[in-house]
Amino acid sequence: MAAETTKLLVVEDDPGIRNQLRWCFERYQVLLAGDRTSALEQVRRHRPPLITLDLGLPPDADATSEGFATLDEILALAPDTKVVVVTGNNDRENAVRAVGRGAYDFYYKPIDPVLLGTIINRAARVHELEQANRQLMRLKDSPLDGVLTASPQMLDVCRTIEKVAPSTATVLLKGETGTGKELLARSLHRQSPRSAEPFIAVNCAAIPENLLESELFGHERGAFTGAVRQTPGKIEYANKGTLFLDEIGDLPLSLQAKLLRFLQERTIERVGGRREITVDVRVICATHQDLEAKIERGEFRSDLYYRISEISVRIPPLSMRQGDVLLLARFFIEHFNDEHGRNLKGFTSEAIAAMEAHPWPGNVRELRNRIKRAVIMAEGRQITPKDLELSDESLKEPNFNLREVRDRAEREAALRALSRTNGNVARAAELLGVSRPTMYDLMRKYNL
Ligand SMILES: Nc1ncnc2c1ncn2[C@@H]1O[C@H](COP(=O)(O)OP(=O)(O)OP(=O)(O)O)[C@@H](O)[C@H]1O
Repeated sequence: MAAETTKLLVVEDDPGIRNQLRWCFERYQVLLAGDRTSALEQVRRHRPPLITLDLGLPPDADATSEGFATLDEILALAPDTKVVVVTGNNDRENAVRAVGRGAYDFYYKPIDPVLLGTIINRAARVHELEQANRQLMRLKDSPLDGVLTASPQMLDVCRTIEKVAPSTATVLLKGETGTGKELLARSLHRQSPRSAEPFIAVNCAAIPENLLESELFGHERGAFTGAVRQTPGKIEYANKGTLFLDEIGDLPLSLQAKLLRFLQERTIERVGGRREITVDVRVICATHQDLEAKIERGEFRSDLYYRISEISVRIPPLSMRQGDVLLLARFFIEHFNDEHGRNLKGFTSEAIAAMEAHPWPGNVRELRNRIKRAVIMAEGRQITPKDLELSDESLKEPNFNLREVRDRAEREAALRALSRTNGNVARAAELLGVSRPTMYDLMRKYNL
């Protein structure tokens, strides 16, 4: 059902009726307007999904032309809005005309708050369902199963993954933590001709250096103290399938040479072994680090970099994916409702504003975790900013500090330029009209 804070705009020139209506819709956040100009201003500013519109508006309060003009302009501006027109006693002709022009429903004066309330509640429900449906339709465009997105940049990423899946090319997925690199690697594997074979993931940052070699390449019996049995490594386990090397930037230099040899020759030697073992493995790597900067610092081999990045895909951060925060948030609510036997009905509008304002440094993983917590902890029917442990934006004073406002705008523009140019610093600098060193300064300043 509709939220306590769903916005309802009442367009009515009679102050008495306006006040009466304000108090009968307690469950909505009621906005008021007395004429066409102020009504359109409210629509532009607040995008209310629900509107009651008196057709008799000034300067033509006894006729309906101003009311109809207002209806037309509202629907041109926000076609999804559910407008309930309020007409004079039994003015059936104008009521039908209004519905014909796109109003959701009509209601005759004098006003009965219970009856009008029922119509508004029904309109709210229809609006909510239409929104959900629209999102589902957009989701159908996502070419990869399990990857939810409606943002054009991410849909591009999905299409690239889909295109490279049938080949044997080594793919490097670049993106901040929690952006879905492993999820995409698994989808790539599922779409590839190797889908019936194993997908083996190794996190190069999570395994101590001295164990990583034997983890990847395996070892012979007696190769080192404690090597009581011959043990194949993860590369051998991935034979005929896909090996996913997460956090490849953390691979120690000594192992980089050995991995390069494997990628060039497609053979491995176990630790302590002499025999060359041929393996047929498709490799996908992922990193959140700037490997080119690591190469410059001598921490990553450039020859290995070129080997692993036959195809390089940059995954945009969540904050740059238009519309995805709410889309994923709604999906996670349903998911965790099922998992925890709860029945939360969406978010309050404050929660939506808070999610939209949050920068999501932990990307989709952070969003998922916050919603999981909220679903478990929420006491009301809807999730609030407090449940998400986010600050309530509506309580905040608007930020007038010019430096902060400028910084935020600068960060957003730089991010957008990088995302638009797929991470190409020179082209991003060109787009922004700054030099390359300035672009690097910006990236350092905002940790991009
Ligand atoms: N587009 C998406 N749709 C649905 N779930 C997603 C999406 N992207 C990420 N997730 C979920 O978010 C979580 C984090 O994703 P994943 O582990 O793939 O990120 P990652 O980039 O590999 O992170 P890290 O760099 O920290 O290893 C997972 O639970 C994953 O299922």
